[in-house]
Amino acid sequence: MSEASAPARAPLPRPRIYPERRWPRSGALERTAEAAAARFAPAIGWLAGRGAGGVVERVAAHEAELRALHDAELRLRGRALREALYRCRARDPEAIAEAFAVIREASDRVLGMRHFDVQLIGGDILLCGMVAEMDTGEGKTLTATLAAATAALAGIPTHVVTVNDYLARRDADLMRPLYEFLGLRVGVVTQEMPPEQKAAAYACDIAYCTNKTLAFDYLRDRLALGRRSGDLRHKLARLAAPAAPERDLLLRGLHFAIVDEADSILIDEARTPLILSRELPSTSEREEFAHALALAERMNEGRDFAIRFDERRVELTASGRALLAELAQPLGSRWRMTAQREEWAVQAITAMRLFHRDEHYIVRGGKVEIVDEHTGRVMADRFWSDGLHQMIEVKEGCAISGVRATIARMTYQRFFRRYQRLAGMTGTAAEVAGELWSVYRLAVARVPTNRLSRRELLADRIFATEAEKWRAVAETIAEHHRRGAPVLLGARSVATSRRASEALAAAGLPHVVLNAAQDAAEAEIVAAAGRRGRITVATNMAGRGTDIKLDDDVIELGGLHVIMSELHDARRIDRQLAGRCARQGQRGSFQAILSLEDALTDTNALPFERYLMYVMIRAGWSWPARLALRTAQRRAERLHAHMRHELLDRDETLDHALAFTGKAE
Ligand SMILES: Nc1ncnc2c1ncn2[C@@H]1O[C@H](COP(=O)(O)OP(=O)(O)OP(=O)(O)O)[C@@H](O)[C@H]1O
Repeated sequence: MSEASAPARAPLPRPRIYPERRWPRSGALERTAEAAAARFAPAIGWLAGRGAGGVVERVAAHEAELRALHDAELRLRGRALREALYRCRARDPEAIAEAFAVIREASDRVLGMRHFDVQLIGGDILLCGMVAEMDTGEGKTLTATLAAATAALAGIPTHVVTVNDYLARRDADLMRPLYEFLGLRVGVVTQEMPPEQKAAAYACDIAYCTNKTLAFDYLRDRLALGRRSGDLRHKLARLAAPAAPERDLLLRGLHFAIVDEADSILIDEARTPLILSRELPSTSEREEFAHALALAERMNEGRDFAIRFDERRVELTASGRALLAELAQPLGSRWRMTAQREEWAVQAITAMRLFHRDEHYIVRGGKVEIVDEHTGRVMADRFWSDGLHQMIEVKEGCAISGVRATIARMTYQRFFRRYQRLAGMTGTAAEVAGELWSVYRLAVARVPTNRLSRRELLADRIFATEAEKWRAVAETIAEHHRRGAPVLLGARSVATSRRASEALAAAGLPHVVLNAAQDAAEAEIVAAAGRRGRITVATNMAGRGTDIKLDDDVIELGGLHVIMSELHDARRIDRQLAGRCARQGQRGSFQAILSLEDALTDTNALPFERYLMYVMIRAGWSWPARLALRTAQRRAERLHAHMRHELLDRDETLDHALAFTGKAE
């Protein structure tokens, strides 16, 4: 091509200030179309996943040449790719393949880990803005580096989102040598950091952070940008002083996010609204709350109020209202206002009947601290809203904290779909593919495993009562323990893990219990669960993302045996627990040992179903019970999907009791 005919290079476009995606509110027609599209979401993902297969050959084409390069030359190759990637916004398959090849080669040299072919497929899926469904243990942390580094080389600020600060730091530290080799800066944002440090970390090419910190920082930025004028005020300020540093903002906009444990963050956590709040000076409601608790003691379930256990809601009946009015007569003037009186009563009944010490919260240092039921983790900065937290403080005889006032509020659903490009990875997404599509426009593509799975799935065992179940669990564990094989017992809640521990102690089995611990210790305990003869009881989400390495002789004993002691509200979570064993083609086995008295049956099976199951089991037939339990699980899944849908719809309203809260800067 002669110089005269060569097209002039277009100047590189200036990046937008604080970009994010606007998500138009859809009308009824669009919603119907969306619902139909959601049905085909798995097919869309499948097709997209097939398309991603080509990346392996394209990357392989660069392999021999890159291998022959010196480190310095390889570095230069990475830098040379920046412009091509910038121009195509990391979308051109050829440019992506070359970048992947460089990253793979660099990783081999600096980390001693060469991305497997299936990880290249996973990386490509992420870069396309989809959810890569990769089995547990397939190396999602390493897979994410392909997409993160390629996007970062293209100049796209990238957020790698994990579930807790410990994992964010660990993953960033593990992968840092690779990113630095490629000339990329990596930052870690943790909750407790001061704003300047956070902004510096977000200013890096790649920032590792948690969903919660990220979403709250975004909320703070929205406040700083001004609620009404949106981007405008900021843009004007930038026009006036383009070189001025973005002083008051933490993030640089929502460009690209790779969400680890995507189903947990995008689906499970989506049931909880995020509320940015500030504590108001302590109120003098202690006395009123104490009255409310005393009144609630005198009211009868059924006659005066009904409890919707599945929705965690209390409703007063007409007779309850009348009784309340009567009982409240001798109390102060505030008790004469019907709405106020009834709100206090409902909160008092809720505090007494629906929230239990050492299950939903613990009392530590004179404070009520919420326990995440799934992980068993104490969430010191979470508060129940609308006076419920204070009601529980009074119930427990703690000092009453100030009521919190909402400053800003949003859901994870609305937050994550504002990303210009969003991607996720998880071992379990197929069951929620429709929802991921309709809420986030995320297709799910399955990545094949690197080695064939050798997980042995043993038939469920179902018992009529909990006591029988724990006996069977202890017997099974004792058998494995005698052989020296390690066992991981998954518990659905902190309370279950306690009962499990009691059963094991009664059988004289030494074990470690993991609940309400902090992240680092949690990861350590879970990581050690593969040692010879080890018995670990853990809430199911605890230590998620932690690799369980098996002792060599343990592999010969059949690997890790995982027992599930209760069905979860979603099949996905059962699968995650099963995924704790037999990782990377190793040996391992999984079995569910259940009872009809488990929490799922309690809230999701009808009384006659429970009775029928009981009769069948006593008659020695367990398959109808198995069927009925799975039906109850489907019911729970549908209920939760409905709740998330409602929450998204009513994002602006304030009628949810449980809220994450963060302090305004
Ligand atoms: N390409 C590779 N070469 C060598 N080792 C690898 C490779 N990819 C991953 N690994 C190793 O495999 C193990 C599992 O990786 P990782 O913990 O990232 O898996 P995961 O998919 O995130 O699992 P989980 O779903 O449980 O979080 C780690 O020890 C990691 O170092």
